[in-house]
Amino acid sequence: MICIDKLVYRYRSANRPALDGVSLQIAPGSLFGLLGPNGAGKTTLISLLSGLLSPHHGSIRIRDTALTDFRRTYPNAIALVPQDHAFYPMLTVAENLAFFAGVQGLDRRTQASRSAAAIEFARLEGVTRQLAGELSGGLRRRLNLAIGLLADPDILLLDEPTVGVDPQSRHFLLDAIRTLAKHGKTIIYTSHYMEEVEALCDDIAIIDHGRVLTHGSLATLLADDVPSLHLRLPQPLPATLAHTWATRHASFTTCGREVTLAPVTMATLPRILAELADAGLAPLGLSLGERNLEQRFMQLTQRSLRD
Ligand SMILES: Nc1ncnc2c1ncn2[C@@H]1O[C@H](COP(=O)(O)OP(=O)(O)OP(=O)(O)O)[C@@H](O)[C@H]1O
Repeated sequence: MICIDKLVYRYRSANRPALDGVSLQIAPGSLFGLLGPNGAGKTTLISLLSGLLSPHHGSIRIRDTALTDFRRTYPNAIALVPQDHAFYPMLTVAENLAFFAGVQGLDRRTQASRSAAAIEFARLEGVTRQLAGELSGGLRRRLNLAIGLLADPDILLLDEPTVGVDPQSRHFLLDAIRTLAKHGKTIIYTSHYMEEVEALCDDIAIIDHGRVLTHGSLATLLADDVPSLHLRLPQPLPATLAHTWATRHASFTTCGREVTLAPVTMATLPRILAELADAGLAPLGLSLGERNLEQRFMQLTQRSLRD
């Protein structure tokens, strides 16, 4: 178990903490999604978990051992695949892997077998002699992941691993991450793409402004306690209708062309649709009693993840 307790971190030049009392428990072998908009604190939390930064308050314990002691005892147990490309662009793919395998302190035979396994896992066979700096965005991400796997870590920290990749590479990376989780690795996956987190992760924390807004299984986060209606409109809701709905419904949020209203039932839906029609609006999309992570985020923050 990874136990994160009341973690606080403030960058020297910042006027507010990047993390402000974050507590989380991450079960071994889970595919844990850390979802939040830009600046929420995801990279800071990942950096603290990898030991790159040290908390100002609070603690991280892994298997009931303080993080610093855990890392000293098992130096290769945690690997970070950072958001930035962490390789030498002027070296080939094979040279990068050989170099990073070399700095793990492994014997030569293990270095060679780990490099070969990482190449095979990330499907880099066809580009081993290519300069890393000349790879496409998707292949660079795959090389980043391959380097992270060289130490055969138990815990893999993936910081926005699909940013800037084509859909095919994204698909490949998501499948590869699922495979790693099936093999028992604990994966902490940060993203601001709620579709990815929803498709991949079985345990999710939503963070914003350095705080955990909610944490639970995907099913728990998506369960609607009160039946709500989600509308996607061709244009923002007129102010008069927004006022009517805000007054009449216990919960009303609007963000751009998306509107969430609760409670709404099959019995009260026709009235709402009639009011929209009177305002000259026909919804482009509508769902009743079902929500996604974006809507959950909107409900918690009154903002869109994409803002
Ligand atoms: N080196 C730094 N110095 C000062 N402030 C920083 C530094 N790095 C990050 N911050 C600030 O800390 C907060 C959290 O940043 P962090 O990078 O952890 O967020 P994030 O959720 O990973 O965002 P993104 O998705 O954009 O990477 C932000 O307000 C950011 O501006």
